[in-house]
Amino acid sequence: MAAASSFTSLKLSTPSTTLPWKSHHSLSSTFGVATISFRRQHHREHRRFVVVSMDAKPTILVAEKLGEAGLNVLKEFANVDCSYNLSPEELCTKISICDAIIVRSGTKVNRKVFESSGGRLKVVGRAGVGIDNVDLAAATEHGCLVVNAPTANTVAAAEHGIALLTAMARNIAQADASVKAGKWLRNKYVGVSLVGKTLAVMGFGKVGSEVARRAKGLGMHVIAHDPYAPADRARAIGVELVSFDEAIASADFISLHMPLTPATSKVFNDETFAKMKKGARIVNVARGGVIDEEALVKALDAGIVAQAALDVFTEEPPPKDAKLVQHESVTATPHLGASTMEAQEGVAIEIAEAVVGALKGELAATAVNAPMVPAEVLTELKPFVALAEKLGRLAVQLVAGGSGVKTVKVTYASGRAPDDLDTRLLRAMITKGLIEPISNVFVNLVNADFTAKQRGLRITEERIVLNGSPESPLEFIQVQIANVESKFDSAISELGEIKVEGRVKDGISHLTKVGSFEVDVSLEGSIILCRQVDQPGMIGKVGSILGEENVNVSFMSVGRIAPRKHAVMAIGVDEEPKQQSLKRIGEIPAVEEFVYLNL
Ligand SMILES: NC(=O)C1=CN([C@@H]2O[C@H](COP(=O)(O)OP(=O)(O)OC[C@H]3O[C@@H](n4cnc5c(N)ncnc54)[C@H](O)[C@@H]3O)[C@@H](O)[C@H]2O)C=CC1
Ligand SMILES: O=C(O)C(=O)COP(=O)(O)O
Repeated sequence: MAAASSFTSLKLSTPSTTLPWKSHHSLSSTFGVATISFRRQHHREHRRFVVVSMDAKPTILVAEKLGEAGLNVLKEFANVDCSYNLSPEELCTKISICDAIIVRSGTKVNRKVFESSGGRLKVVGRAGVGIDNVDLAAATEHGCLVVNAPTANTVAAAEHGIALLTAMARNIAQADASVKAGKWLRNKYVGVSLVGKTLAVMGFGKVGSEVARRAKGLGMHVIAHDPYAPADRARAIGVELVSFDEAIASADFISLHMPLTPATSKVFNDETFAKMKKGARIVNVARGGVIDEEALVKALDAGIVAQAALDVFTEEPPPKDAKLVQHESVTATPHLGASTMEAQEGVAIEIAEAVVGALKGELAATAVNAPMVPAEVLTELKPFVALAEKLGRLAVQLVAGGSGVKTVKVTYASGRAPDDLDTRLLRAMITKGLIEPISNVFVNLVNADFTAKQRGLRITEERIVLNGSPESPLEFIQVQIANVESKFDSAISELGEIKVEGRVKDGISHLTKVGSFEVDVSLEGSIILCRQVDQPGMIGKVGSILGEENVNVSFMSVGRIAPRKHAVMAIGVDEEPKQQSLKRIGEIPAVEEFVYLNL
């Protein structure tokens, strides 16, 4: 008889009272949920757990000025700490007591901030579009969701772009300064006309397309460059999409509206300025970093670029004596693109709702570093999300040793068309189930793929397409771990892999297959799997050992190959049996092996 040793030595994470956000509540830790309800089969009751912190309310740090309407939304749900102008050191100190932070473009949320948070920070809200001031890789590694407010300041930024374009063309800022200095220089400030001129919009997204629309109203010929924008969207407003080189070579005015990314960093440099039409004029309301500022000064001095109107700079605020800012041909504003009353009110509400939603566990529509799953899909998948995590937990606990898991195959059986099933959530939860029991790493939807990759865990996904179009999105999920030994030999399938399969019945996760044995046990509490010689009285024997210790059996199921041959008994228990009782189960003569698995 090969009695498998109990798996409890793996220090499974049990429901914790001190770090509840890292506990066993699958959906909560996936999305950073504040509360979660679940149903127990026996009581059919809804229980709610507060899982954000021991304090009933989470704490949100607002690190830059936010509109009043947004603050009110936050205050209804959380303790709100408005601390503006924190030094990087002060921010790192404060962050350890915050569940979320809201910033604009002036705060660097870098790796140090995430490290200093000690795991408490769950959401970064960017009250605006550009997230280049947030270290997304570090956020993801720390399982921290980043959300932004991408729509409320679009028009404001576009209007500022047009304001700079027209002000630059007519030397408004320079002329204004000279009049205030007592001068009257009508010849010096002769401008250029916009009508009939070509404007190249670089980055045809939300702001870029609004700028294009407005520029057409000014009688300009508008072209655009954007490698990812659909041509028909551009055509619909009478704009032709062209290559980068064509755009800069033919434009009289160039307006920048792309994000700052490694690909766009200093994309306007000596080489590209040299390709521009002589005397081109540049507007930048995007990010300072897309321009090599030294190269722009040179291009202005050489007359390659006649004028520039800049709202954004590589370093903000730029040094007082920055040549670029001081240049006669430059009009500068202090990053005012989003700064209208209307935009700030809208942005504040948009980001406050996104952050509160994320803390409540709703999937944020504006998540930057997590897949966006529509609410209706999420509702449908919810029971399978719970099943996925449990199958992951069970599968890894069946591995002898635990940490040698490298290759996992997940099979989804569904009557739906393959592209009708979004498996990202399920994969994330299986990953969570596989990793959390054997490590102290916290896995959620944000960091699941990253964490798996970092641990050398390869998860492949496969679909079994069943006939028909059932109401349920999934029939069953199988998790198979290859190239490992098992603590429970019967969990090894014909293909030599540890295999567990589960289904959702009445909204509850069920284990329906272990190795080649069909079982049926609801996945609540914990389970004992026993392989025995199929004979009468076995259920009674095991049941009475557990009964003596007052361990409540919630479910029992026997799967056998053939009558009186081998059978696998799956026993659901509400309490963890003592080692002594497990030993006694193992000593029942007909029991060939057994394993205790914690869910
Ligand atoms: N100055 C300010 O206060 C404000 C600045 N912004 C900035 O404006 C920029 C645009 O914002 P949205 O239009 O809301 O963003 P968006 O995401 O809607 O548009 C950006 C567009 O740039 C395109 N793009 C990406 N890489 C590109 C490349 N290499 N070349 C050309 N196009 C590329 C994308 O395909 C996308 O269509 C962002 O940098 C944002 O941070 C936005 C609001 C206010
Ligand atoms: O939304 C953006 O990308 C902006 O640049 C606006 O930045 P701000 O929130 O005004 O600091």
